[in-house]
Amino acid sequence: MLPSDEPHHHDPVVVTALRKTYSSVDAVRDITFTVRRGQITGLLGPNGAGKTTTLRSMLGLSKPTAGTALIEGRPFTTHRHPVRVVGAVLDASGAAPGHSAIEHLRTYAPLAGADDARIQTLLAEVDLTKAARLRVGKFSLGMKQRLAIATALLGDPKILILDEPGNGLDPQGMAWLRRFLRSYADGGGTVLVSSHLLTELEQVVDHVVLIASGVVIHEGTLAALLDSAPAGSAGRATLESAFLNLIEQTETHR
Ligand SMILES: Nc1ncnc2c1ncn2[C@@H]1O[C@H](COP(=O)(O)OP(=O)(O)OP(=O)(O)O)[C@@H](O)[C@H]1O
Repeated sequence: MLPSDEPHHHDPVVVTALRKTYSSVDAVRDITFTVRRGQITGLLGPNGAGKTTTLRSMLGLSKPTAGTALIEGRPFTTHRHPVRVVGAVLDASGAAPGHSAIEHLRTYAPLAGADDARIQTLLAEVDLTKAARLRVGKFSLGMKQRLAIATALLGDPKILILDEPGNGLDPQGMAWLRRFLRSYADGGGTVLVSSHLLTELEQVVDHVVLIASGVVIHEGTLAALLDSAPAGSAGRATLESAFLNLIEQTETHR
């Protein structure tokens, strides 16, 4: 690990030994990772690995059985204005189908302290200016995803947490999402994005947290991971080949 890659107490998100048990089933067993400021971190792993459970615990939507999740130094729910600290999208289909995009944003704006000018800026940022008065029921999945992101950004948070934002997006939607996340991070924002779509995320993440069966099997920069992994069939390591290789190693050492 490079010195600059070591966790610091002032990192925006620090998750330590998180565990969540439902009756007798461990949804997550032992999750520890750090999200760095100004970077895009991918929380990556197969279906059922524990990504959603981890994010819900971090946001106070689910009470962890053990462990802690600190956002800017304290539990998310203890912040005075949580929506100004973190913008989160766990489910992009939350908007009422009868509302237009602008009506939807106006419903949530007071909570976030956003005015109409902020709504217009956000609509432009997520490419929905032209669709602002269209009913959400007529939106494509990509448009719903972009509206959900705009809603999360109403309070101008510096941390963005997205659960599987690539789900159901076409290549164009995916390219838009990557550009958007990169520009948010370049502006000093911090992104945590979960996904099981390793190939789609490989092009945009700086830092990776790989989870499988409720435990972190690797954390580090994407560059270091690809450097250390054996070359795949494409002649070079990919995030997917590195992940499969790590899973194999974890299983043989179990
Ligand atoms: N409320 C619950 N009650 C019982 N088991 C649960 C509950 N929520 C999640 N689990 C289990 O915990 C494990 C982790 O689920 P989780 O949804 O966090 O995974 P995930 O990585 O987000 O997967 P996916 O990509 O499918 O969304 C799964 O085996 C799941 O069945």
